[in-house]
Amino acid sequence: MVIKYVISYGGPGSGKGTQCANIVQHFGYTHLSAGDLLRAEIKSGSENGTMIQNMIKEGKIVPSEVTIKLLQRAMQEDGNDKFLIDGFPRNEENRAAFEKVTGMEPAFVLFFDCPEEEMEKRLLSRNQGREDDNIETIRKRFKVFLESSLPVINHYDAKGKVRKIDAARPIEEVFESVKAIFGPKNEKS
Ligand SMILES: Nc1ncnc2c1ncn2[C@@H]1O[C@H](COP(=O)(O)OP(=O)(O)O)[C@@H](O)[C@H]1O
Ligand SMILES: Nc1ccn([C@H]2C[C@H](O)[C@@H](COP(=O)(O)OP(=O)(O)O)O2)c(=O)n1
Ligand SMILES: [Mg+2]
Repeated sequence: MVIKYVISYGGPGSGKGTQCANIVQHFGYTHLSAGDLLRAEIKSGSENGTMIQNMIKEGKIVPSEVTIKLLQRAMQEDGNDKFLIDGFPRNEENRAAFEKVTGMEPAFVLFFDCPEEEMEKRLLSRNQGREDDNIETIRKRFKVFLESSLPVINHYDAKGKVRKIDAARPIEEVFESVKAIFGPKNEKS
């Protein structure tokens, strides 16, 4: 089976998870959120749980080997051939390690581009009880995004793989742009 993946990329609160849920409905991809997988790992009481929890609270990026194992396990268990990987890769180390381990590159990268003020507003009203949605951790996450995550987009941009979307608009309008990128031929019948 030939497996294909698309990356959902953007700053914290840009709307990655929201748009991924729509894409799943419309285009039949399996959504894999690296953040959700890491939070599930904390809850499961695994030996890495405390380390992951501390890093997330500090807005830091968990070592690649941990996140990649969770992604690979989820991909194998699911059995779909189309994956939407959300919130990963978040730094160059994530990207290079995943490509090395899987031998695969993404079909394309959706880049949800959104100003910090808007992302901050959304995160502060997200109400999912997340330990990292407080102003102190949010500021740290923005810094990590600029310093560590933006280089990833530059890498994919040089390969012509980035599809940039203005994510500051209402959810439905953003999804119209997303649909135009996936194209009618990929819609579920
Ligand atoms: N286009 C949008 N306009 C307004 N609010 C949005 C939009 N997209 C998402 N949201 C809201 O903002 C918050 C963060 O969205 P989410 O999808 O969790 O972002 P991310 O996964 O990028 O952190 C959620 O409460 C969500 O409902
Ligand atoms: N590739 C990843 C993805 C997330 N994490 C950690 C660090 C991030 O701040 C948290 C939360 O990620 P998540 O994608 O759920 O956050 P947002 O949807 O962008 O708000 O998880 C990570 O260490 N490595
Ligand atoms: Mg998210």
